[in-house]
Amino acid sequence: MAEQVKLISSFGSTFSHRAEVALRLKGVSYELVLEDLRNKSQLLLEHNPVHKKVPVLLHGDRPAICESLVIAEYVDEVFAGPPLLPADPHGRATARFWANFIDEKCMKSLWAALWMEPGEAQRKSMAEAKRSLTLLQERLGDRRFFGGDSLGLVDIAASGLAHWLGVMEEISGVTVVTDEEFPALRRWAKRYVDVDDVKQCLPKRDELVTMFSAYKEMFRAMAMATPQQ
Ligand SMILES: N[C@@H](CCC(=O)N[C@@H](CS)C(=O)NCC(=O)O)C(=O)O
Repeated sequence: MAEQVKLISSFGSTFSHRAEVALRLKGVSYELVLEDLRNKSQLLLEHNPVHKKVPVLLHGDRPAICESLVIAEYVDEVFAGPPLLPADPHGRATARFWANFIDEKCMKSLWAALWMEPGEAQRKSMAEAKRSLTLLQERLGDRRFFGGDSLGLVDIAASGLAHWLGVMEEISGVTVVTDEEFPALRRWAKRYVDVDDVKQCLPKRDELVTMFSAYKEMFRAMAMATPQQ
């Protein structure tokens, strides 16, 4: 009998979406446990005592796996189904590099560009975000997905750009990614959200708008308190 797979997640979390879409792409059955992050459960605290964050993957009675991209790689290695990473070590290393680039460069500068008070620091973050997204767009080239003809680790890492970014742009009133400046990334985003496995675990846009609108001031305070690189 297959071992039980549980994903501790929270509604609207882009990191949780990464883990969930990895499970779906591999065809793994799982139980979704939704956390209220304002009132974290014992289950979450017990299984991710280091960061106390979602997503957390529980597979059978093994110790928990934490961190969205670590979960995606684990799921890829452990379960049958279409590969999320290339087979060769060079391809795997390259995919990990770009997935890390998305978190460390694209997401951090985007967040600052969206949420900092207007001014010199916000302008710098906007320029940095656009530089990073240009590199990412060049990496995509004319392929359908970062993974080639099907979704891979880098597509999963970039999922926040496909569905969440537009919501954040709407709420913050700041637009970063336009059809004119990032045509290939925008086409990729439309393809990403149109994949069946993705659609089945994508939070509804209007529900995200409602939820994140309530956090606007908190996002601004967080962005202003984060030192920019
Ligand atoms: N680097 C982590 C980030 C996870 C993360 O930030 N999760 C958020 C939800 S989107 C969370 O659990 N926040 C709770 C907290 O910060 O206390 C990953 O990739 O999984």
